[in-house]
Amino acid sequence: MTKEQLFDQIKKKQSYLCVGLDTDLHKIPAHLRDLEDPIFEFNRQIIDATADFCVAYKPNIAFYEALGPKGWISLEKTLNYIPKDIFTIADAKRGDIGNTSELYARAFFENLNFDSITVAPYMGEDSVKPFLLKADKWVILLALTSNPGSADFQLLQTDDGTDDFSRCLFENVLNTSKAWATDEQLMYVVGATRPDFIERVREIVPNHFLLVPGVGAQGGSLADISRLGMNQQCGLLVNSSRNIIYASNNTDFAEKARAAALLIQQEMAGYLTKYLAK
Ligand SMILES: O=c1ccn([C@@H]2O[C@H](COP(=O)(O)O)[C@@H](O)[C@H]2O)c(=O)[nH]1
Repeated sequence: MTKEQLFDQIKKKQSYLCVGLDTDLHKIPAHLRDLEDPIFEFNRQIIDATADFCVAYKPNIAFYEALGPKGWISLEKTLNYIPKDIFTIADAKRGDIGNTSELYARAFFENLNFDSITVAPYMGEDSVKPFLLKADKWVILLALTSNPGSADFQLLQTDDGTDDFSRCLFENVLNTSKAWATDEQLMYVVGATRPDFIERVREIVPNHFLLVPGVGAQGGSLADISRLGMNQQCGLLVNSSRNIIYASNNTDFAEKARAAALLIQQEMAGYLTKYLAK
C-alpha cells in the first residue's frame, strides 16, 4: 500500500486507528478456548467487528510465536483474513546483520504478505536495508518507544558533531535513518506516552507517518498526540490493543470491541476535521 492509498483510507474512514491483535490464549473468552483454532476465531470476530473503524491491524508477533507452529498458522490465517484495503503491520521488532535481516524480510514480506514490519535500529543501516528492498513494503523503525525503559538509551544526550546542539539518541536515529529511504517506505514508532517530544520528532521528520502505541492501557493521550503529531497527510497511525480487543472477555467481546473502536474513531474524526487543512 502506498502512502497516498493509506491517506485515502484515513479520509474515507475518518480514522487513523490501528487495532493491535495481541491475542493471548489466557485472555480470550472461555467459550472460544475449546475450538480448533481459538486465536484465529477470536481475531476473525475482532476483525469483523472493527474493520469499519480502523485503517491498520498490528498483530504483535510475540503472541503467535509463543504458541509454536500452531501460532504461526493462526497468524497466517489472520493475515489472510484482513481486508486487502487495510494496512498490515508485523510488530516483530527485528534487525540483524544483513544476510539475517534478508531472511527476516523474506519471512514477513514473502512467506507472510505483511505490508510492513517494525525494525529495531540498534544495529544500523545494513541491518535495516534488507527490509527496504521491495518498493511496496514498509519499515517502521523504533525511534522513541512508549515504555519507561525508553529513557535508558533513547533519551541519552548525544553530540553527533554536526552542529552545536546536543540531541537525544532517538533524534540521531531519526536524523540518520531518514536518508535510508523516503517517507513512502519508512515510518517511525513514537510512543503516545511521550507527548513532550513529539514536536522534536516532527522537526526532524515532518512528513513521515508515525506509528503511535501507548494510548489507552499505557495512559497516552489521543488528544495530545493528534494535536502535536498530525501533518497534512495525517501522518499518524495510533495503535490500541488491549483496550479494544479485551473490552469484554465474555460472549459479547466482539460487540464491545466494536463499541471501543467506534469511540476512538469518532474522536479521531474530530481531530481530522480540526487539524487537517481543507
Ligand atoms: O514503543 C512501543 C512499541 C510497540 N508497542 C506495542 O504496541 C502494543 C500496545 O498495546 P496496548 O495494549 O495498546 O498497550 C503492544 O503490542 C506493544 O508490544 C508498544 O506498546 N510500545
